[in-house]
Amino acid sequence: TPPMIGSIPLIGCFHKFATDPLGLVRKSYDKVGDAFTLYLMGFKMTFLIGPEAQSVFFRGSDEELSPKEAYRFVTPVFGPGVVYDSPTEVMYEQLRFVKDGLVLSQLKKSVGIISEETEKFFEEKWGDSGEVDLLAEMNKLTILTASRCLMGSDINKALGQASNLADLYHELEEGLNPISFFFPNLPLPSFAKRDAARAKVAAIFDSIIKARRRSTEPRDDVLQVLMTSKYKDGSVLDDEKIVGLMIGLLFAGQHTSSITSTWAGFYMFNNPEYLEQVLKEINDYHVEENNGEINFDGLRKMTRLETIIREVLRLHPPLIFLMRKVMEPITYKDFTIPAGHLVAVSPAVGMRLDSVFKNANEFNPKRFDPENDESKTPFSYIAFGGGKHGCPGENFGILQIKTIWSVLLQKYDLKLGSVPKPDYTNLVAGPQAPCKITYTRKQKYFNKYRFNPNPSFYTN
Ligand code: HEM
Repeated sequence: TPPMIGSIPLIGCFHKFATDPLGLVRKSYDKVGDAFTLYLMGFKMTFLIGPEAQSVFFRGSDEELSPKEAYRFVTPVFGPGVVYDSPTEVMYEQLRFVKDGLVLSQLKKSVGIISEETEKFFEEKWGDSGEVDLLAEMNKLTILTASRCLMGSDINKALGQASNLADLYHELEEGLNPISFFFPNLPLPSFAKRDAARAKVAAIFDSIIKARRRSTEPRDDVLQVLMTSKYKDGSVLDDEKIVGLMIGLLFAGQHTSSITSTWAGFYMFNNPEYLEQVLKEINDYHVEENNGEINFDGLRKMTRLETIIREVLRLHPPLIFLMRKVMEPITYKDFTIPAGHLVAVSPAVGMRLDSVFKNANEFNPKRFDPENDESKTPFSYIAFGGGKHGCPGENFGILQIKTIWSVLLQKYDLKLGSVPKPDYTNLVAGPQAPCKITYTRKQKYFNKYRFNPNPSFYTN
């Protein structure tokens, strides 16, 4: 078996893991190599770090390495019988429905919706100038854009009478923390809030589905794909499962995207040479070619913004640990990892190895330029996971972040402070709050590419 870290009886290294999980994983890697086991309050969690070890994780079959068994703790949020809480074949089929809903044709339609919602958001909430917490704003905005892409305008009508979806999602998220991974049903206030928030969100989504079943209006969004998808035996998803999948999809996509948007802003504004390139892309592909209108082809051409997003995700992947439960013993090098262990990869540690990415702690979007792409080694770039459970929302997430920044940079001059420190207390890791920024509406709606060579113009 791989070397074991944590010698205190019963507790192992749980206390270190709870306070500085990434520090512990990185130190263990430096000390004992690319495979090791952390002993955590009775759980044995074997980490595989670096592309070669990570490939074992991503290439393993679900029968050997089960995501279902590792991710059961999300069931209080997603609901019973949804994805990881369903039999394997059913899980595959549900994931297929999700992938069908996120195909390219669906994405193309999303761009108009996202830019419209984004414009409206800033118009209504920001005004001419002010100070805001960028992360909080990105959270509110992404839940609007993502929920509209998934459920069409029905969500706006339903939210007219309901409480704030972003707040409810925040309570759901607070109920998914490192403790919930080990003990998801302890009688904690955060878990009670999580359950109450889930019931409210489910009621909103359920009312949308019921109203849609009564209506004859043609629909064309992810919800419609789920409502009309059929299992191989010809049966359809019941409303409870559709609600669960919608909650799960929004959950998977919302915080990951809003956190990444926030990091992208801080890195761009602290590295003005990259900001300049993005402003030029906005000018060339949206302003000059399309009169300011943001469309799918223009976004696709924004390769510098894309490499910035990928680099930000390399430095700060929102999912810092991906896990499976070992069902049948697997081998790696001279080690056997026995059934019963949890096995994990850490995008946050694995993508910061100098042996994989040159000067791995440096922000350098150029490392993804085609001529010197450092992410070619299989399973080296794992911000979106990989293999059969790789993220089906990758393109959607990137498109959403690109659209938001294309609108924001056209409309406002911003000032951001230095890059915040990461906060690893939640399962989805983001920048430490608050992420204050100031903004002033541009005099003219970005009618000409403009860059100020003085770096202090962009930072507080
Ligand atoms: C920046 C944005 C995003 C990041 C960094 C991200 C990251 C990830 C990662 C690392 C995984 C793999 C988990 C594992 O192997 O255990 C994953 C899976 C998944 N993601 Fe994303 N994601 C993002 C956006 C989205 C969006 C927008 C959606 C949907 C609208 C989405 C839906 C999913 C789903 C359904 C899975 C499970 C796939 C499976 O188990 O087969 N994600 N994501």
